[in-house]
Parts: sequence; C-alpha cells; structure tokens
Amino acid sequence: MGEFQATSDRFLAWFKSVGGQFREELLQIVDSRHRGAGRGIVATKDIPQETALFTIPRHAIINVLTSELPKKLPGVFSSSANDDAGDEDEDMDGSDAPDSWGSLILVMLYEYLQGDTSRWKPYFDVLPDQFDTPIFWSDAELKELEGTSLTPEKIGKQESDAMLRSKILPVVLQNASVFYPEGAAHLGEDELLRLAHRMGSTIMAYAFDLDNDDAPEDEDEDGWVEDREGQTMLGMVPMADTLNANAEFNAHVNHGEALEVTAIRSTIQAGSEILNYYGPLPTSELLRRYGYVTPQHQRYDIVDIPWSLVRTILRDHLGLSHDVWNKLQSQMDEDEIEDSFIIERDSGDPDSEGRLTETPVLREISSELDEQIKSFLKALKKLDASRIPDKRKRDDIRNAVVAKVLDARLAQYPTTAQNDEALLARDDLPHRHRMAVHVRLGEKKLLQEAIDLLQSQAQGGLHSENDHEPSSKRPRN
Ligand SMILES: C[S@@+](CC[C@H](N)C(=O)[O-])C[C@H]1O[C@@H](n2cnc3c(N)ncnc32)[C@H](O)[C@@H]1O
Repeated sequence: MGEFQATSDRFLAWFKSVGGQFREELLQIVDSRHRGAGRGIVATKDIPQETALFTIPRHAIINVLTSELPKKLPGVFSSSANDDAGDEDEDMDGSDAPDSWGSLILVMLYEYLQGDTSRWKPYFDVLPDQFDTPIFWSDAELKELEGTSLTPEKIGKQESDAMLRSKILPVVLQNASVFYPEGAAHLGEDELLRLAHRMGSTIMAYAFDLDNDDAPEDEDEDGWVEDREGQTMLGMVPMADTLNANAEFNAHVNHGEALEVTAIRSTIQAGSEILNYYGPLPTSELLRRYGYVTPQHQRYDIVDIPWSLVRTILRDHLGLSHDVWNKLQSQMDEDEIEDSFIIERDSGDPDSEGRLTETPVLREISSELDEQIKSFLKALKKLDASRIPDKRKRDDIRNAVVAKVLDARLAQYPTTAQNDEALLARDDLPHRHRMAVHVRLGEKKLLQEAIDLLQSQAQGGLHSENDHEPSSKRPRN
C-alpha cells in the first residue's frame, strides 16, 4: 500500500475514533492526484437521495472552542470575542485582537506545532503543505494573469504578509513557551511566516463557516454561533473538507448538533465523486481561493471594468479639455461614483439536486455603468447644452463610449483568445499556466459576448426605430 493511501486510512481510523461516522459500505476516500484534485470521496454503490453519508461531531472540528490555545492565551482571544460586531476591518488594521480568520490561524499554528501530541495529528497529515493558489505563484506565473480580475491587489500577497507579520507572528513569538512543546526547535521568523501562510491558505480552501441554523432553538446558546449580526465562526471540519467541489454537486453539509453530509441527488451513481458546493464563483475567484478551475464554473465568470478606463475614454470621446472635465467632476457627488463595474451573465441557480439547468445569458453590459455614464452626460449637458442636445444624442455617446471601453478592456490582455485556445490545445502546458489561461480566456469570451450584445442592441435600436411607423401603415391582422 502506498503512503498516500496509508495516510488516508490512518485519517479515517482517527475520524472514527473521535466519534465520526463514515458509511464505508457506500463510500471510499480516493486518490485523485492524477487529475490535480488531491483526495476525494467517491460512491462505491448507488446512493439514494437524502442518505446520510457521514457525520462529524462538533468536538472533532478545530476552532477556538475546541483547541486548548484560547484557554492558554485568554488575553489574546477574549479581546476578539468581546469585539463589537461589524468592526472586523478594525480588527485587522487597528486593534491588536485577531478576527475569526486570525484566531483560526493561531489555533492551527498551535495545533500543528504540537506535532504528535495534537489530537488532530492524523488530520493534519491529510492537509496539504503546498497550494496552487496564486498567492504562491512566481512572478512569471503571475504574469499569465495580466489583464484579468486577479490583480496583485486581489491576490493580496503583500496585505496578507503584513497581516501575518503584525497580528500573528508577534503572538507566537511572545508566547513561544505556549506554542512550542518543551524541547521543540523554534522556527525562524521566515519559516514561521511561511507556516502561517500555509495555515491561512489551508483555512481559505478548507475551513467552513459554522452556522447553527438547523439546531434546535434551545441549543443556540452552546457557543457555536457568534450571535452578532449573523456572524459565524470559522472552523476546520475533518472529512467534510475531504470532499472536492464543483458548480454541479450532489451533497450538502447540514449544520446541526453535529455536521452531517447528505446526498441530495435522486441517485448518486456508484463510481461518481461526492461533490460539495463552494458557491457560484467565477473561475478567477475559484482559483484565488481554492487553486483550481473547472469548466462548470465558467458560466459565473466576470469581467471588471475600472471607472478610470471609462473616464479616459469618455473624456477623449467628447474631446473635453482638462478644465471642462474638472468642472464636470466637481459637479458629481464623489461618494456616488463607483470605482469599478462588473459584467456577468445571468446564470441561474443550481436546482435542489445540485444541477445547473439554465443556459447562462448575458442580458446587459452593466446598468450601473450605464447610469454613471448617464449622470456624467447629464452634468455635461448642464455645462454645455449644445454638446448633448437630446436623449438620443446622449444614448449614442453612451453606446459609443461603452463599445470603446469594451474594446480597450479586451486589449488589456497581452494575448488574444486565439492565442489562448492554441495554448490550451498543447499538452505540455504547465498546470498553473493552463489555469491562468482558463481565467483570461473565460473573461475574454464574456467581453466578446458583451461586444456582441452591444452591437445587437444597437441594431435592435435601429429596427425598433423603423418599427415606429404610424400604426395606420401597418398591415392589420
Ligand atoms: C476542501 S479541499 C478538498 C479535498 C482536497 N482534494 C484534499 O486532497 O485535501 C479543497 C481543495 O481540493 C481541491 N479541489 C476541490 N475541488 C476540486 C475539483 N473539482 N477539481 C480539482 N481540485 C479540486 C482544491 O485544491 C481545493 O483547494
């Protein structure tokens, strides 16, 4: 037996030893590394709908309620517990208390550093030590994402470095005797930072928001719900996080007294993978959070249109001087100006069995973008009515500007869709490069749909004008 399988077996044995129930007669933990999907769980028999597949007792979860760390460092954790709701940002930037994310990183660091003495050791052994999320990509790999909505700011390497350095590392360094078992070697700061990143990324791709909606009312006080403006608690849920996921899925994690994973398909066929759901995420976001891409998520792809791009094109298109432009800007309410706009399809929701039944359709470019351009043009009309004599002229300008914006946005990608298709046809393309190409090609396809939509709307506009003949000229039915 290979080491990978032996580690899975030890994990399953541990899971059962802590009170987890796993329907071994129906399920198997499998090795899906050949398709870049790590471990997964497959059905070994046909499974009827609503079958309970496995159950995780809450004490098997890793979080601030189950780990010993918060008891050992009450000063660090109680301040986060006593924070007022809604000031999560302040936690990160202002006060010293870690938020729920930071708290779980500390707990994970602590449990990991306990090594064999952590009661979750066999669970840590199945958690990854490497990730394909872009935060770990080299500069050359990141370059392949140029033009996409996955900007360096969105990937947030610097921000998370800064957060870990200011909020997490000091807690470990100042409480080394708590974090390290006696006699254990202490990590250097760089190593500790790497480990903290690893735990942060594990949490990003594996942790669950623990709500308690399904619990009976009298159990609401058991501490599993932070009863503050709907905030939930993050936790690592062994076995539930062995499930891979897709936009079409067949299982659901129910949050009750214990967490129970049930089959939601009328039948899950023997041999199929049991799949969880991460939500209607665009390919870019799936990659950012989970480090993988799938064709099923492409329907949710998005393109962002920065207002800075629209502004430049609007100004050039209208041939406005700096002075006029500044006057125009000063008439706008700055708080009302959006920085960017999202183009997305209407993709429908998965049905109750986790199937996608609707064809995704792009119905509009962006009504918010339209509105913002309109507001600028209205303000311009007030300054100089001759530029925009009527609504028709305003609509013409708006359409022309949006058309130019879409072309300019498409030109921001260093490669064309044809280049990308050719790259995907190669079988020697490195995995990360391939994923980046999927992200940018998905966005380009959506932009092309937007360009086509705008053109067909313009043509539709022409037709409908022709249609506005006096009704007497129309044939009577
Ligand atoms: C919660 S874990 C699922 C278990 C994971 N496969 C493992 O080996 O531990 C989430 C991670 O699994 C991988 N994953 C999940 N769904 C996937 C899919 N449909 N295809 C490829 N990888 C997937 C991604 O690496 C993701 O970050």
